[in-house]
Amino acid sequence: MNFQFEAALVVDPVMVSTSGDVLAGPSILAEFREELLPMADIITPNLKEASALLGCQQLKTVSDMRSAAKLLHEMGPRYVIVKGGDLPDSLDAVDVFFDGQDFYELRSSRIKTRNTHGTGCSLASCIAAELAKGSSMLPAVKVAKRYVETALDYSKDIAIGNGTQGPFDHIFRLKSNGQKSHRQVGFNPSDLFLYAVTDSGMNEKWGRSITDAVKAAIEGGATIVQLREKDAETHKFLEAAKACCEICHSHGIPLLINDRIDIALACDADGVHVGQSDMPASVARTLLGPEKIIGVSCKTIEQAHQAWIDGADYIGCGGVYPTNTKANNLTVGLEGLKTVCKASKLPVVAIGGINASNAGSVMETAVQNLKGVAVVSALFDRECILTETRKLHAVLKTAASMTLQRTH
Ligand SMILES: Cc1ncc(COP(=O)(O)OP(=O)(O)O)c(N)n1
Ligand SMILES: Cc1nc(C(=O)O)sc1CCOP(=O)(O)O
Ligand SMILES: [Mg+2]
Repeated sequence: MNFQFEAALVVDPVMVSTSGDVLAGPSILAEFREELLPMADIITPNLKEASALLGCQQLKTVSDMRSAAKLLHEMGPRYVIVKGGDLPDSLDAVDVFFDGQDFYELRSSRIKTRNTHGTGCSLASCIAAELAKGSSMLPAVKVAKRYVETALDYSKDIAIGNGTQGPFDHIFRLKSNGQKSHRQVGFNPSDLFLYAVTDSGMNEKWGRSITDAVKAAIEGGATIVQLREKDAETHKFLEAAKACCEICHSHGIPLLINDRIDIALACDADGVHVGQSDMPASVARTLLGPEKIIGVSCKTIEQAHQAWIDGADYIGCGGVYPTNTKANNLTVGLEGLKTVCKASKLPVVAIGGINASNAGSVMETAVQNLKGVAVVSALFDRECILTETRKLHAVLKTAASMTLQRTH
């Protein structure tokens, strides 16, 4: 896990607004090129700004945007996103992200609205906020893009002022339906720190309800909960899921449903976790929409890459150690975990045979993208869930601070 705090510089080279207003003259170009771009972690020009920085013709196609991203990258920033919101003749809003090696076309639906004032600044600010929360660059950009798209959609019909272009509503979440927001926009990778995954068989064995088990795990420090109720009847599962949603949301903890998209939709859970033989993540994303969290089980680099393409938010990687909870589960070991983490563009939670005795070793790998551990039996196949969750939480905290000391 990367606990090290690194400052990041997001440079939005504000020069020409979407509406065509010139906001800075050519005198600033030299400063951008010589001072700011070389020290930037990411730059976020729109089409007109990219061509101004490069001193080239208007960018008209996605292919032009890719060439521009590459040339801008050569000017020094670690990452470039060229925003294609103004691209003529495109149905989607396509942005091109370049990390120095690979190009990614990030698409979102084009929202028809006059209220686009401030979208560029908001995107850059949201990227900076996500980086400050510990996200790596590509997930930060994806969250920011989703935030802007959702906010634009929410505020497409509001009328503020008399100009041809209005502002969009940044704090739409706080207002929607007049209800209290129970979850942050997007997904916070640090929620994966202590991931409690329930098991109906274990709860039955110990004679407790799912809701009591979930309450105890949250009280002990679980940061996200997944209901993995393999044997439950649908109506009972839904009843329990609704009750657990209320419990989790009253504590600000996200609740995900294992395998069952239908249950997640019916109880308005925060998302789902799917494996390689479950509903494909791309289909789950279409069914659940851009807001819900989607996790995918991955044991290989290829699966992790596909999960990213499919629009997942995180991956679960295991079995780190042998487990009795999931039959015939392939153990990938710490080395397999490290390989997948290093290649992943998404945050990773480790799973499989993890408990208070070995969680420290997992976390102390300090491998990039590893954000936490997911556990079933170490919490739910024990007499006291509260005690075991507290114990595991303490182990994870100690590992986190040891890693922090080592990296300073
Ligand atoms: C966090 C997390 N990681 C992996 C899994 C396993 O999912 P899957 O491979 O679909 O197996 P089942 O859990 O459905 O048996 C998970 N549930 N959670
Ligand atoms: C549900 C699950 N998925 C795994 C994977 O490797 O993808 S291992 C696993 C079971 C984890 O249970 P425990 O913490 O009791 O070992
Ligand atoms: Mg599954």
